[in-house]
Amino acid sequence: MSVVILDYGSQYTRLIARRIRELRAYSVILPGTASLERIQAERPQALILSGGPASVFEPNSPRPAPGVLEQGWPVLGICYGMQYLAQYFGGRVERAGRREYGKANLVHHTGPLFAGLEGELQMWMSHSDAVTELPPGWQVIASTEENPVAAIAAPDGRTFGVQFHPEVVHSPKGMQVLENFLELAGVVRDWTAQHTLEHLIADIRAKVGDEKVLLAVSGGVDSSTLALLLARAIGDRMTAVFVDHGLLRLGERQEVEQALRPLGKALRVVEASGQFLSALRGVTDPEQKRKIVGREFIRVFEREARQLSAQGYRWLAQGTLYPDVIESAGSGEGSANIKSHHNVGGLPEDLQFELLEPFRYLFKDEVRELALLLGLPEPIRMRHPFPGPGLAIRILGEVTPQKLEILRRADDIFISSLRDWNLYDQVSQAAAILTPMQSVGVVGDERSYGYVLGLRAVSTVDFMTADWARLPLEFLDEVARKITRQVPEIGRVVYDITSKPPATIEWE
Ligand SMILES: Nc1ncnc2c1ncn2[C@@H]1O[C@H](COP(=O)(O)OP(=O)(O)OP(=O)(O)O)[C@@H](O)[C@H]1O
Ligand SMILES: O=c1[nH]c(=O)c2[nH+]cn([C@@H]3O[C@H](COP(=O)(O)O)[C@@H](O)[C@H]3O)c2[nH]1
Ligand SMILES: NC(=O)CC[C@H](N)C(=O)O
Ligand SMILES: [Mg+2]
Repeated sequence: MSVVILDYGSQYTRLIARRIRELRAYSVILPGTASLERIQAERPQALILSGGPASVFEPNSPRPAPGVLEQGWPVLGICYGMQYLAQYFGGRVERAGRREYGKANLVHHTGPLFAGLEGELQMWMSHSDAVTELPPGWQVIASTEENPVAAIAAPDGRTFGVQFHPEVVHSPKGMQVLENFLELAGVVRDWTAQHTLEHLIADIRAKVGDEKVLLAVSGGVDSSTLALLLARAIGDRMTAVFVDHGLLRLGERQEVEQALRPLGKALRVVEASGQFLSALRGVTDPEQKRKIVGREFIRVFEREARQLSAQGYRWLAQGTLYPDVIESAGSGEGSANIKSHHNVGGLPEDLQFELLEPFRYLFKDEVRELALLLGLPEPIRMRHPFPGPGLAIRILGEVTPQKLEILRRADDIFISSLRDWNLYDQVSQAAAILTPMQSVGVVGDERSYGYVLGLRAVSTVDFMTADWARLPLEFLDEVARKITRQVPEIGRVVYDITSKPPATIEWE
């Protein structure tokens, strides 16, 4: 039983899914053109048609497969989705002069979709097409000043369209609209993290059967949670591989080995720093670095798989999350290529494994909730994320053993100071970045010429957007002093005060 979200390419599709989960219903995102059989397999209780960049009146615009809108399922169309419903059932959509971007107020709204909501409602808009004629029997149930057709309802009382985006935070009462829709659709709302867990376990068992799984584990929260999940689902048919690629932080290998000790014989630690460093030699382009790391990871896993078992392993499990997917192009789901996460866009084309990625549609805070249920120790559960390519994407430009050494010492000072000041848990992620830039200074009356080091700390919930952390000035002062004193190669320390967007969390 599920809410099926048909995706027409909106940037917000993932947010719709997330909101539905927050409303304790189970949801699945499928491509907007998914076949009727594919949708039926999810046993939908309701459909949501997402927004999208196309216009419904263009000849090749994406649309639901034949029969999908004839099954009697309750439907909510959002933006493009609403426009499609209007056109499909006999109304008219045009590129009208009524485009709206950003905040808009519903000056009028009525009916059960808006139950519990009174007065003007702020909703987020992003469209240039508009419904100019309603299908026979349909009604307008909301308007803005600009646009008389901001929401519509079909005569069946279970099919609705909204021109605004109820799923974004800038629509403060949007959740209520979604909740009203789920109620009207009669969607069962008993979905909890425990259900997600059971669902994931059943899914893993069904997919994997009695085959074996190689798990890429990094000691981060995602892959460690996945290790516990796989242990529950398939027991000793899982082998976890932790790669020391020479791009880890100071003491990290020992820390991770210690944390993953409960996996016992199921854990393999592979030393591969020579392999990664020589593959990265002379490379300065961030995308190229990411792809090299992605490829070398896979080469290590292939080698391990061959050594561990004559028949090899069919499945490679990774702790991939939705933000990794959405930012990597070529995944079929990413809107634009922001950066190729090593585990998604950085995978080599000749990949022999089938991927098992149970968290592919989840956000980090949701994985942390699962981690709690699975009993993952608190320090790992609340650990800051550390990217798979590690220090390779925190050394801007070429990665050399000498630069790795410098960055490791500086990063260790920053992170351990955060812990000493009890600030570690107050920021979501922190990193030191070694720039290729050198600057002039004066030490003990002598001229110095050292690297510029960037410090970055952010607060975020889902890592899709982030704000720079307002760390105390006294703290930053202490860290800068310590770093320049203890790491003489660094001549200058700067603090990054850019949010995401327009920047990203990592610098490469
Ligand atoms: N050193 C490593 N050895 C083996 N696999 C790794 C390593 N680093 C990353 N991976 C794989 O790549 C995936 C994505 O890395 P990512 O850093 O996003 O997740 P994570 O390390 O599990 O969690 P976190 O984001 O909290 O660091 C991991 O879940 C893991 O499957
Ligand atoms: O495993 C990973 N492989 C990668 O290639 C990668 N790139 C970014 N990140 C992490 O993703 C989150 C968002 O980062 P950005 O704002 O830099 O895109 C942050 O938590 C980043 O640390 C990665 N993790
Ligand atoms: N965000 C959307 O779904 C936009 C729908 C359509 N492309 C429009 O411009 O109106
Ligand atoms: Mg990690």
